[in-house]
Amino acid sequence: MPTDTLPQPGKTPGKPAGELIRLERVTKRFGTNTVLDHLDFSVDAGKHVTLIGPSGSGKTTILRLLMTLLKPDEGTITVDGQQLFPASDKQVREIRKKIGMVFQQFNLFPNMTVLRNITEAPVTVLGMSRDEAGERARDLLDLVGLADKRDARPTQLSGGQQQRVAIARALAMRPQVLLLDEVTSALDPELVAGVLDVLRDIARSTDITMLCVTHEMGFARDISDQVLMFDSGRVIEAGSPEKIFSEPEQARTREFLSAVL
Ligand SMILES: Nc1ncnc2c1ncn2[C@@H]1O[C@H](COP(=O)(O)OP(=O)(O)OP(=O)(O)O)[C@@H](O)[C@H]1O
Repeated sequence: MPTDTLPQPGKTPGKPAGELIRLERVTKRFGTNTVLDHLDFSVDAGKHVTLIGPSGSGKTTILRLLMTLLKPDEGTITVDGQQLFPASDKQVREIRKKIGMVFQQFNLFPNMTVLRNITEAPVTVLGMSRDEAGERARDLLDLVGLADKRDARPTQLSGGQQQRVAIARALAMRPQVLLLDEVTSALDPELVAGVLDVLRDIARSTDITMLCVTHEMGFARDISDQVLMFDSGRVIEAGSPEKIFSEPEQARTREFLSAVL
């Protein structure tokens, strides 16, 4: 497979890891509900960071802020050195090109083939030629194990296959960061492993930065450089997966893990 059409070059030993995402004192309220409370954290380029924590603790809200689907009430968010709020529409469009997101629901275009689902945004948003976008899409379909499905329609695929197409579609834009929001939560249990294997492979074989919300603790342990434990809108504990899963310091983290592991 020609490496220049892959989403990111293979791991580059010694590549400097600058900061890609920074949240400073970010507060988000919905009415009287303070969901994020002066939240600080950062993600370095090329790192895989996983957010864990109880339901309703604000994990998805962080991803939606980064996608500019929501605005913070206070604080600053920067992506690759550019502030997200305030930013002009043009700046927001530029920042959003750097971010790929995969949601719980696959949201594929039902009337397009798998290949077209993947090539559409590179052609219409990045202005790439159909040939180049098609070549890249075929490489990505190889990567997610669906080379034989390129002419299928989404409805002919299982949920797990549709989610793998959604992952390929996000990577087709060559984002610097991939946001993953509970991407296996809507899948039948027997389809979860295939999707997680694809993501493990992407984490291992590319330089892409990942910020991941998941309830799959085994997966979090496998791919993460850092795990952030959230509670009530704050990071209450952060560390390597070994530390968080084996020697958590906070009683709240221990309580959460004993409920989910
Ligand atoms: N658009 C919205 N309007 C009002 N409240 C919202 C909105 N979006 C989220 N919330 C509330 O914000 C809180 C945090 O939600 P969020 O989805 O970020 O949590 P989470 O940690 O991702 O939870 P889960 O693990 O269940 O997905 C919840 O109390 C939720 O009800």
